[in-house]
Amino acid sequence: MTPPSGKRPHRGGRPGRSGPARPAGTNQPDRSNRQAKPRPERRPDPRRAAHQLVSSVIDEQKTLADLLGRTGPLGRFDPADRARAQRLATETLRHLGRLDTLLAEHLSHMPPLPVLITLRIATYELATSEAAHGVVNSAVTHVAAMPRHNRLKGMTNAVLRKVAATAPSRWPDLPPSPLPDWLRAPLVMAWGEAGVVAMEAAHARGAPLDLTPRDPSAAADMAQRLEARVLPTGNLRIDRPVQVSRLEGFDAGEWWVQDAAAAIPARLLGARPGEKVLDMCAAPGGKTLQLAAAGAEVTALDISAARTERITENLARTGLGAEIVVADALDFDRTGWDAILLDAPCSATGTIRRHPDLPHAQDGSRIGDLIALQSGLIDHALSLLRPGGRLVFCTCSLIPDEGEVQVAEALARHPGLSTDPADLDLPGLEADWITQEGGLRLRPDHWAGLGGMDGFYIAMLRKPA
Ligand SMILES: C[S@@+](CC[C@H](N)C(=O)[O-])C[C@H]1O[C@@H](n2cnc3c(N)ncnc32)[C@H](O)[C@@H]1O
Repeated sequence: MTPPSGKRPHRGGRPGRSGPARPAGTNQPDRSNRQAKPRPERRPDPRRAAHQLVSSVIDEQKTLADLLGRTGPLGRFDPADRARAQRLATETLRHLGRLDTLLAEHLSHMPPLPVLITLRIATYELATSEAAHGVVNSAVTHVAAMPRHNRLKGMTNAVLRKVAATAPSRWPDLPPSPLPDWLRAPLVMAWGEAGVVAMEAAHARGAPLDLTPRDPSAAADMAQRLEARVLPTGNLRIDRPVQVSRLEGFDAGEWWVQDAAAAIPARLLGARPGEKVLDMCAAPGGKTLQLAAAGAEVTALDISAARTERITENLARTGLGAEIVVADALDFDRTGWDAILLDAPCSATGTIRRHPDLPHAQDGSRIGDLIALQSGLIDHALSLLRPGGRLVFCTCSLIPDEGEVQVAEALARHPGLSTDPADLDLPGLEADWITQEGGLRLRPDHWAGLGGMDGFYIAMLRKPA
């Protein structure tokens, strides 16, 4: 059988809300402890929390970022359990296809989604060498506590014992999980089957930690202190797991976390000291920090008040300055900017290495609206630029309609608007990343030997003087 990747094959029983265990086979409320003393609160269980997270992504199309706030299911967890639950959910979603391959060999029927998710999480743990006994027992106990599905606890036990015997040896050779069809089909059209397979392999490998130094000339010294590598673009890369806030230089604001690809748009813009620069969709502010560090007079604008708080925090930590405006960019009417950076809202499909939940929390239905918003933002940004000004448009998307096509159409709509290949002659940028209309296509499978990069599309547009 082919297990679902899978939307709502089950009936009833909200995933992850199985509640306290009742004796199997009864729907009567348990009145036996009516007079009993209040039970001590049970320690939150990271596996149950991971189940709740995965269910909410697959079944309710919520992103892990939405779910990981203080009021989310990990709110009561200590940092270690929180990290474990988050890792289990993230890695289960990253490897869904591989896990389903292992499970399919032992399942004759499609289990209901809550049980399938328990099986997937346990299979991930078994495949990556957790103690089999504890994993299987915990999964069986979890299924036994699902009022509608507890009859499947025997099946859960049998399947996972078989999985435990083979999964660790098979795991390294299983092909990467395929992207869901809604995304895979357009990407195969754009980049070919081999290109998409290479991207899927990059998604399976995950992402290292990249930092942007506040002072680019200090990169080599900082790399030595942080045991990091300096990348061809000047970012630092750390391959081991670390706690970011404990790294040297965090409190002093010597650097900020930013994928190497995400750091390229502000470099391309090349803000000069004293220039008036608008960062048009700015939060949480990685690019605002780069522009401010270059000495520009920066206005950071974003529609989200909550997200702009992150810009304020980041500016305070790094000791950099920018004006912050909370507004819809389409209503913002201050003109005369020397340069504008437009990091437009998009499908974020270039960041799947870091956010493997994204393809499962979407179905592509919002992309049409995003494309319309992006082209409206490009036109509005051009109307705010001074004659001769520069606009960098970028999206962290792998879909050409959110990148190459946007810029080709903007060039057609605005006579005199141009791209210049000389603008792309920067350290670390490779000639075959340059696109026909004069932008840059970055993909997760680029720099494969260095640990990859996020997918991005970036173009610098010059307004006629
Ligand atoms: C890709 S994120 C920006 C990331 C940011 N540039 C950085 O480097 O940290 C896109 C941002 O656009 C904002 N946004 C969406 N629609 C907007 C609009 N109409 N006007 C202004 N900001 C908008 C979102 O709140 C989100 O913070």
